Order: sequence, then C-alpha cells, then structure tokens
Amino acid sequence: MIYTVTLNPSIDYVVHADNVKLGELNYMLSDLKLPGGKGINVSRILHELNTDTTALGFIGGFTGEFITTWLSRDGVNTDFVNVKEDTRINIKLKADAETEINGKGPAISEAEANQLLDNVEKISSEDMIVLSGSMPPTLPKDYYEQLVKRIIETGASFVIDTTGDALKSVLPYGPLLVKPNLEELQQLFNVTFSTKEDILHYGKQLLELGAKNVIVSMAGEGALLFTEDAIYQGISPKGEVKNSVGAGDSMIAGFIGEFRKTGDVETAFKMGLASGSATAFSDDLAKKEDILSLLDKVKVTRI
Ligand SMILES: Nc1ncnc2c1ncn2[C@@H]1O[C@H](COP(=O)(O)OP(=O)(O)OP(=O)(O)O)[C@@H](O)[C@H]1O
Ligand SMILES: O=P(O)(O)OC[C@@]1(O)O[C@H](CO)[C@@H](O)[C@@H]1O
Repeated sequence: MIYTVTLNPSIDYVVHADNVKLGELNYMLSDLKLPGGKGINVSRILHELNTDTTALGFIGGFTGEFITTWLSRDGVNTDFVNVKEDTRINIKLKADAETEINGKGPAISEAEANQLLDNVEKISSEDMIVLSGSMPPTLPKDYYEQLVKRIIETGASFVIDTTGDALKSVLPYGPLLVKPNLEELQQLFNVTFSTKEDILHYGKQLLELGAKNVIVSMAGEGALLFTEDAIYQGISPKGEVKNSVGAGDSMIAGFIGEFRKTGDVETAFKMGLASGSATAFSDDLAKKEDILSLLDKVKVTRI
C-alpha cells in the first residue's frame, strides 16, 4: 500500500476569467471545484494508475466533507483524522497568467495532531508513505520530523515533498525521493541559479544530505533525476497547458507507482514525466489514458 499524508488539504477553486482588474468587479468565465492538497493529488493519480493507496491527513468541516465525498465516489481510500475547523479553500486564478492564493489552513489541536502520529505507526515495513505539502500554522514546526521518526520505526520507506526547514530536517532520515521544483531548490539553499551546472550541483547536494533519489522539476522544461549512480535529463512533450496545478504531485505518483512495480528508476522517471505533463494538459488531474498516450513522447537521457 502507498499511503499519502496531506497535513493541509484544500478545495482547489479554479477560476477562469479574462482581464482581471484589481479593485473592480470582475466576472468569471467558468469555475471548477476540485479536491486538492498535494498528498491527495498523489493518491488520486496512484488510484488512476491502479496502484493501492490510502490518503491520510487532517480534514474538517463542510469543505472537508466535499473532499471525502469526492474521493469516496472516485473509489480513493481515505483514513483522515477529523478536525474541528474547516479545511481551507485555495484559489487558482486562470487569467492572463496563472495566479494562486492558498489558504493557511485550520487550527489543529494537540489531540488531533497526536492521533495522526499514532495512525502512521500502524503501517508496515512493506508500505510506502508520501508526505506532501505545507503544514497548517498551528502544528509544531518539527511535526514532519516527528512523523518521519515514527515512520522509520515501522521500516517503511518515505517520500517527502515539502519546502524549507521542514524538508531539510528530514533529509538525514533517507527519503526514497524528494522533488523540489527549481524555485524551491533555490530557496532551500538561498541561491539563484545562473547555469545548468548550478542546478546539477544543488541537486547532488540533496543526495549528499541524505535523499536516495532527487527529481528537480522544471515545468515545461522537463526534469532532472539524480540517483546514487547517475543523472538523467527528462524532456517533456509539448502541448496546450490547461491547468498545471498538481503536475508535480502527478509526477511523484507516476514515479513511485512505477518504481514500486519495476524497481527501475529510468522507467519510473518516464512515467513521472508523462503523468506530470498529462495533468498540465488537463483541467483536472490526468486520466490514465492521457498519461499512457504521452509515455512514448517523453525522452530520457543519461547525462
Ligand atoms: N507546461 C508544461 N508542459 C509540459 N509538461 C509540463 C508542464 N508543466 C509541468 N509539466 C510536467 O510536470 C512536471 C512537474 O511540473 P512542475 O515543475 O511545474 O511541478 P510543481 O512546481 O511541483 O507543480 P505543482 O506544485 O503545480 O504540482 C514537469 O517536470 C513536467 O514533466
Ligand atoms: O499550500 P501547499 O500545501 O504547499 O500546496 C497546496 C496546493 O497548491 O498544492 C496542490 C498542487 O500541487 C494543490 O492541489 C493545492 O492547492
């Protein structure tokens, strides 16, 4: 089983509008409400690719109910800790450019936080767990590290997709995969990249700090995969971008789902690239047939 943990799920409110003017009344062209949050997106794609998955995390209120109803209707297993306050709503504005306004998230009580820590202890050494996204503000700063310590004790492997100190603090525990995008990698090391060599240097740094595999995702420019043996460059197919929200999560799902089946990083990377692009080319997350149809168009070379 691949578990995912979303500490801060969301309803993603996708709004299409033309010529948005701040300070004036604007009308939407169309809108769409989707279940969101990085781990939930990973579970949705894993399920789409017929991999067993259960989404864990905190869920609350009418917004939380929207998410659980949607996931159960789609057949995605969940085992959330119910919290008192409402799950957040994140705005994804599609106008001339893509603009995102993410909520902070609900307050999580100590008892609720402890319940999730206890729940992750129940997974087995055969399982894998993906920890993704931001933390609601009331959780202790070291909450990801607390989770990882419990996971390590079970013998399960873990993947983490978060940013800043929370990511840095768990690298020594040996995550199977981390996947910063370019901006997140620059922020992590407080640097600005000017050459490809810079990206290669800091990607390798993440391996040195403890990650077993690193993907640096670069949106339409594809991605780089760093393993202990080699570095691979992945080129994404071109297409019409409809909604790139969740492209990174889809990439993680494609990679780990395939890696668990084949143990082969190159095949897994291809599935990750195809899944990321297929989501960028869809309004919602990608469908299985879209992912598979892009597989032949993805190029991976060892550099
Ligand atoms: N415009 C695009 N065209 C083709 N493929 C894309 C595009 N945007 C994203 N992808 C694919 O998805 C992968 C992940 O995208 P990206 O680097 O934007 O991740 P991210 O910043 O983590 O995204 P998000 O936070 O929205 O999930 C890319 O490496 C690429 O394979
Ligand atoms: O605020 P976070 O937790 O960093 O990111 C949350 C989020 O932007 O990430 C997903 C896309 O990756 C969306 O479904 C969701 O709205």
